[in-house]
Amino acid sequence: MNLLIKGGTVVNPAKKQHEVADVLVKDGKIAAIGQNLSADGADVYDATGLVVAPGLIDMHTHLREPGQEAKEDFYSGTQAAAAGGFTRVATMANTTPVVDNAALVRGLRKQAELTGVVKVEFMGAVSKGLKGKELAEMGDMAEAGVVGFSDDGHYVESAAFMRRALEYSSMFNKPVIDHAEEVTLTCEGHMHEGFVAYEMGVKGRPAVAEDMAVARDLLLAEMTGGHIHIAHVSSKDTVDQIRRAKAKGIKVTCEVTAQHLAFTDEYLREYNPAFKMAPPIRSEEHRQALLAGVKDGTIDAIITDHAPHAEEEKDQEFCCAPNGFSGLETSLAAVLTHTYKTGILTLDEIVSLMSTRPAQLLGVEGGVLEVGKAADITVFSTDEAWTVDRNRFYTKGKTSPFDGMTLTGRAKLTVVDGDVVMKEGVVTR
Ligand SMILES: NC(=O)N[C@@H](CC(=O)O)C(=O)O
Repeated sequence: MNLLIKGGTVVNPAKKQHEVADVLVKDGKIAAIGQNLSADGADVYDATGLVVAPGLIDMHTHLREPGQEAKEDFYSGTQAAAAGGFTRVATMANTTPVVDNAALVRGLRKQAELTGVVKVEFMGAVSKGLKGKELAEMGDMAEAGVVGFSDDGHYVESAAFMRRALEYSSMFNKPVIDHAEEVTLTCEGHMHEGFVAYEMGVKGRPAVAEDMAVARDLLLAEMTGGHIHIAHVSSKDTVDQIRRAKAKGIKVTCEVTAQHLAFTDEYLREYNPAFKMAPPIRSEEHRQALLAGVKDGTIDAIITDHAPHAEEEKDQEFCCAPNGFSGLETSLAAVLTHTYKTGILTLDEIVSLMSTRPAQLLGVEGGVLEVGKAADITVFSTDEAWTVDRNRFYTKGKTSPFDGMTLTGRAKLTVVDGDVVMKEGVVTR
């Protein structure tokens, strides 16, 4: 079925294009982008007043398959992705078993192709079992198609081990995605260490735990020439360090979550476990530094860190609840609400941070609307106000700090290889 997306504002930063135009999709590919296009028999989607962008790409998500399907599986997780406007997601290796060998990568890729609603990429673990002792099958996994290596959820504690990981990964031209939290400083904490945590009587995780971990790994990246990608940056000093490291020519990139751009630790005062995550939401000073980092290009990508948990796990007393929540269905809206509506980021910057740069960092197709390329497209509104209702989520993990909040902006149409997989909030697969 061919598709004509008519009258939307095409925001296509990779081509420096920002104009009202039609997009014609034929046989799964983009056939034309231009004025007054028509096509006999094509389905027509009226995108007047909406943004037409290259499909959003989330480079940091947890689909929980294999082994934790009570939290999420490829089907439910990619339905959530489609609902949120994502056409491709990269899923992390902290599953059961851990994705640390090529046989598993090959099997999971097949499974995700069968049951996934959007495209799925895989991160391979850095260490076997995420234990930080023996290198995982990095070379074999690279051959099997992983897009990067990460022990996400765990900091690689041994500097010597991280050195080796950076050396090996550079042989395959893939980044090491670094969950940078020095564990001896974070292991007993449940939120950002600061004034709010003191008042609440909750043990904190200081920002310096991240800063220290990042400092070590920037030095190792410089020494080895490997590509370090700092996951979910949350602290001011980390942003400053990465800015300086980039200026120095160190091969470093980084990402921030939508929730770290939206919230501060003031939101935790009611001990709501929905706001509990790793790294923690920090104070306004840190949030402002993150916003400055996305604005000046220090931060390369905005991610969801979609980390679904079963209801009975998350719905516990604050200090017992696990870290993380489901972000795929709210991230675009949160970013539009807290950066576009507030005049901080332009639409071109947002599309670049949520599509173009992630495609480049993962080394995958996408991030651009171009004739002849796969028709992965996201159409979204920048001004539709809606109230988040967790009961309407496609993800199995219903916990969200955005639940009940009114956000402005929303994905309206998600197209993968020319197929409409979500229309007006309804996933069609
Ligand atoms: N980001 C989170 O808060 N949670 C992640 C793991 C992690 O990165 O700690 C998860 O897998 O649940």
